[in-house]
Amino acid sequence: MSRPHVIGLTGSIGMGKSTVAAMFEAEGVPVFDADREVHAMQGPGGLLVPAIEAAFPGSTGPAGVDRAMLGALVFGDRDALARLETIVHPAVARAREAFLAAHADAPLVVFDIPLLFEKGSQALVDAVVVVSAPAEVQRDRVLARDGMTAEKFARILALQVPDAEKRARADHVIDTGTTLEETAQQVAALVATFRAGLH
Ligand SMILES: CC(C)(COP(=O)(O)OP(=O)(O)OC[C@H]1O[C@@H](n2cnc3c(N)ncnc32)[C@H](O)[C@@H]1O)[C@@H](O)C(=O)NCCC(=O)NCCS
Ligand SMILES: Nc1ncnc2c1ncn2[C@@H]1O[C@H](COP(=O)(O)OP(=O)(O)OP(=O)(O)O)[C@@H](O)[C@H]1O
Repeated sequence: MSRPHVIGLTGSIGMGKSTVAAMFEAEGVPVFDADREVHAMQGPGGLLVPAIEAAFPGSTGPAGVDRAMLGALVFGDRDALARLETIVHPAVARAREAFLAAHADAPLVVFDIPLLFEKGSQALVDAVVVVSAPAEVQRDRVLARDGMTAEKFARILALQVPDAEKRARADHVIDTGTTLEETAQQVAALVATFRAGLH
């Protein structure tokens, strides 16, 4: 039985993963978005809300998980983050399996996995694409977000494999430090390469 060629898309905070994932989708490539799954499972009535409430009392309400509150609890505390990951990651893995089964006939799919290198998930994919931009661009983007502070940014960066290492370990790097049009052209060229089987 054939199975799709799986591209793993990853990159550090604010490097443009979601934006580039949307560009793959615009090229007609189905994308599994791990973050979107987590949002849905943590949202109102979400599958993971009871387990998260049990582990982190007071962190959920009628709107599901209060992500700002939970982030404040876990981003500075590795043990707490590990407890949260134990709840979240198996559910994400099941959703990813279901996605793959639903797209078994597609020639090419993308797994958007923010923590691909951090969690050693390379074996899930056939090729790794890293989105990357200069550190100042990354910082400016992240600090412009609502609710973000320099301290929170520093804590999250400390939890992630450095960008230079991600670039070195990538099969392909997409530069997002340039215009959206140029990045979209890079994505289109890469998709053409994968479709031609030249990767
Ligand atoms: C703690 C939560 C609720 C905070 O949500 P919030 O909306 O404030 O932040 P967001 O999810 O946008 O993450 C901000 C940045 O932190 C990174 N990040 C998130 N979780 C982790 C983690 N476990 N380890 C390292 N970096 C992480 C993200 O990739 C992103 O770059 C949320 O990040 C979460 O549930 N994380 C645990 C699940 C997880 O590992 N998700 C990421 C991969 S699917
Ligand atoms: N050339 C480019 N490529 C990608 N994003 C760009 C580019 N130029 C500007 N941006 C902007 O940078 C931001 C990147 O944010 P995005 O949510 O895609 O990052 P992310 O890597 O998914 O973040 P996180 O890991 O924090 O979830 C967006 O606001 C996007 O419009």
